[in-house]
Amino acid sequence: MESPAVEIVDLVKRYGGATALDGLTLRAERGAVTAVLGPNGAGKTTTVEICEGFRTADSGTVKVLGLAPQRPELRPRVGIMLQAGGVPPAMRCGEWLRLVARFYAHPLDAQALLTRLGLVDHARTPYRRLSGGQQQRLSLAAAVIGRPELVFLDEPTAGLDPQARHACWELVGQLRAAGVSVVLTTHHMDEAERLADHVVIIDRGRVVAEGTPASLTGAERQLRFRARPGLALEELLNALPAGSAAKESPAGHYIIEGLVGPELLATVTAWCASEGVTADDLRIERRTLEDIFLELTGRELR
Ligand SMILES: Nc1ncnc2c1ncn2[C@@H]1O[C@H](COP(=O)(O)OP(=O)(O)OP(=O)(O)O)[C@@H](O)[C@H]1O
Repeated sequence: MESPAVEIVDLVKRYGGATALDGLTLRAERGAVTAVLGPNGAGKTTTVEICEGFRTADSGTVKVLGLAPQRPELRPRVGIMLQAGGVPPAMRCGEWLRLVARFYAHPLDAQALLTRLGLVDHARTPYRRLSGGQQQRLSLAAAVIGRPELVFLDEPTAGLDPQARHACWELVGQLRAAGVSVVLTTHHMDEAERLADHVVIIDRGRVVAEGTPASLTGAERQLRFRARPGLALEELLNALPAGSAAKESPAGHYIIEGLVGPELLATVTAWCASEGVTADDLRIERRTLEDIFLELTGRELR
């Protein structure tokens, strides 16, 4: 049987006295996009860098395409998007990509990739003169030019403008359609919802939830609206069917959970009328991945 793209079991990593990974177990299937989410400091980069062979774990096992991460046979089979750096500052963008392509037996066409990532007009620009977002797109191009079987993308769209973000999403979609396995980290829940087949939420070095975006958000719906902050929700709660919940988060944004149907809607709008407010942007929707993420990982800053 074919091994998973990535298989991590009981991974522990300590930096001095601090535990960054605390028994993390994770599996990324072949041909799928796996998104690893987590608050700052949760251990995402540490996990990805151990898989890439850049860091070593204290205990636990990691297999990448069935092999230990340091195995040299993995180099041509795995694409890694490095954070800015690693490119000689004076090297021109196109020149660099063509140089990287030479390390692979059947690379993609560098010019076509530059065009796809909106870098073709910068092909002759020295690396140091590229903007941060352009440098990042070049890293993405370098990660995929060798037609890898598996690509690691650590926050691929951080700091990209909306156009570049969409170009990146399209590229990930094309990789997936071509059967490439993708493991990415992100802070953008919409990105994970849109791209990922499998989402893994980690917190304090452990997996706290995983599944498809739909299985994580569930079928439950909620009613949301905006109104003046500080409305007295107790009265509304008394009028709602048992098992309903109502909260204001953040100020002026109201969320009602429970059996969302005509009766609940009528109760909420009647209560708004009694409070003398209009419910702005009233809508019924499923809980988002962001709701689940905040529920699981809390609201305090790390
Ligand atoms: N080289 C290092 N030396 C010491 N501590 C480190 C080192 N690298 C990471 N850490 C610590 O390990 C923990 C996990 O860090 P990591 O970079 O893996 O988190 P992350 O989930 O990628 O965070 P972010 O979302 O902020 O990028 C953090 O507490 C961090 O401070």
